[in-house]
Amino acid sequence: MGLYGVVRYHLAPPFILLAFPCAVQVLAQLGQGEPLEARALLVRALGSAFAWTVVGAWVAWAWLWLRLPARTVEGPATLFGYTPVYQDNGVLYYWASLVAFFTAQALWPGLSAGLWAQMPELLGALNTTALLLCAYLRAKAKRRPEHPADRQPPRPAAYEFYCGLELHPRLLGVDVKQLTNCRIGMMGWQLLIIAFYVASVQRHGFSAATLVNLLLQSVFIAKFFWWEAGYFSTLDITLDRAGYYLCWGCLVWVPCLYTYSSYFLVAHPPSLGAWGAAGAAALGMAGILLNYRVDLERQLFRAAPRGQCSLWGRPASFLVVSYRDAAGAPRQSRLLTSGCWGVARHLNYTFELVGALAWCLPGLGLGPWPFLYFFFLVVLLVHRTFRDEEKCAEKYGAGWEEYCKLVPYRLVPFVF
Ligand SMILES: NC(=O)C1=CN([C@@H]2O[C@H](COP(=O)(O)OP(=O)(O)OC[C@H]3O[C@@H](n4cnc5c(N)ncnc54)[C@H](OP(=O)(O)O)[C@@H]3O)[C@@H](O)[C@H]2O)C=CC1
Ligand SMILES: CC(C)CCC[C@@H](C)[C@H]1CC[C@H]2C3=CC=C4C[C@@H](O)CC[C@]4(C)[C@H]3CC[C@]12C
Repeated sequence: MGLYGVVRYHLAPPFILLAFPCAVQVLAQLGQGEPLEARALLVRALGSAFAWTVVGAWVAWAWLWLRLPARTVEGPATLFGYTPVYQDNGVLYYWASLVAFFTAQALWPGLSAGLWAQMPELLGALNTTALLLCAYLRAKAKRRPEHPADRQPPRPAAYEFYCGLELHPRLLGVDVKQLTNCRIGMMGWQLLIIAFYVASVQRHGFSAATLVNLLLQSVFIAKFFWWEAGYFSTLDITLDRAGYYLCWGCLVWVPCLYTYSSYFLVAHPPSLGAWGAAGAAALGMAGILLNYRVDLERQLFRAAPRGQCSLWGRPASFLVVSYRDAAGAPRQSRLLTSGCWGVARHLNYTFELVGALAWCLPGLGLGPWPFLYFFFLVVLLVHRTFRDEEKCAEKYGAGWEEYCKLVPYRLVPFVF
């Protein structure tokens, strides 16, 4: 095993497992403009009665919505022959959660300010919940794997804990990834930024920049629920396993880092004026809609019989590529070479970054903190580009190489 292997399997996972939960507590404390004090950090990380009540109610609400009778939708079949089934009530769940939140806010006017003030406690409670869930998922995968054909080669324990072992585990009758990623993480992001907006208006009064910060993210999140079925074909679901990276990430990292620009603006009101806010809104809407457009083109293309669909007013062009499933049987797939997927291989990531930068812009002039999410996303998406391409090269071999020749740029045409 070379140096890369030692870092990847032995050094990076324990570091991330220890450093990220600490980073979350530090960020929450700093975002409130509070000095860092070891004892306070530790005590607040244990949670509070309020924080545990919120987390308990939130998890129960999300779980309940996945247990309600609803239309179902199938995800892509795995190479080991399993087709996951998901509840297709994301849009209804999104609106119902908003109504429930605003009702709770009307009944308890201090709710939003309380959520902001107790964010370190909330993250502490989420952290404990997420770590327990990851430990349970690992133990379950070792003792009672749901799909024995999906066995992973044994790796160091911290690496297994970090990456997860099972692709589609279920818990209490629901799909774990749909619960943690879509229903708790994404909706938690939405509700927290609304709470932070309300807390900010209660403190400083109305600001166009703060409103733009909220609205852009809300459009992005609402779009996610509109497209939830499409999410089931992404890397998170088809490649990444249910472990710390995804489950802890969606239960703790998303509520902390993805909401951070809004969280930060509560203690540090923005100085961006109305015209600046309007510019950020226009840039952000363009980024979000174009990101959606790229994802939609692939979804329409993959759903069309034999890839026969029209893109940009012309019949889509594509490559027919071959691969083998887990049983070694030959299969075929198609890679789009026209529309957005003919411009760059990951144009959806590029537009995602534009949208994210735009909603961080209201924090301009307040230092790097409001841009933390954007910086993280650059690293995540560049790394993800390489991970995805490694997966595709392995899966399609020469077919992928041919596609890369036809579409030579990854994120930005003529640059990268
Ligand atoms: N805010 C955030 O934290 C993040 C947001 N995202 C967003 O999530 C969405 C999904 O992203 P993600 O799952 O990473 O990846 P993509 O949606 O880009 O999907 C990549 C997969 O698409 C297939 N594919 C690749 N090239 C083509 C082609 N030319 N034609 C047809 N299919 C192709 C391959 O899968 P196959 O095996 O099926 O061929 C490949 O593995 C995007 O909008 C992205 O911006 C993603 C990551 C983080
Ligand atoms: C080091 C780790 C703790 C990092 C954890 C990262 C995860 C929380 C995120 C990794 C990929 C992210 C997502 C992928 C695709 C998405 C679709 C988009 O439309 C909405 C956002 C998201 C669901 C996003 C959510 C966070 C990740 C799972």
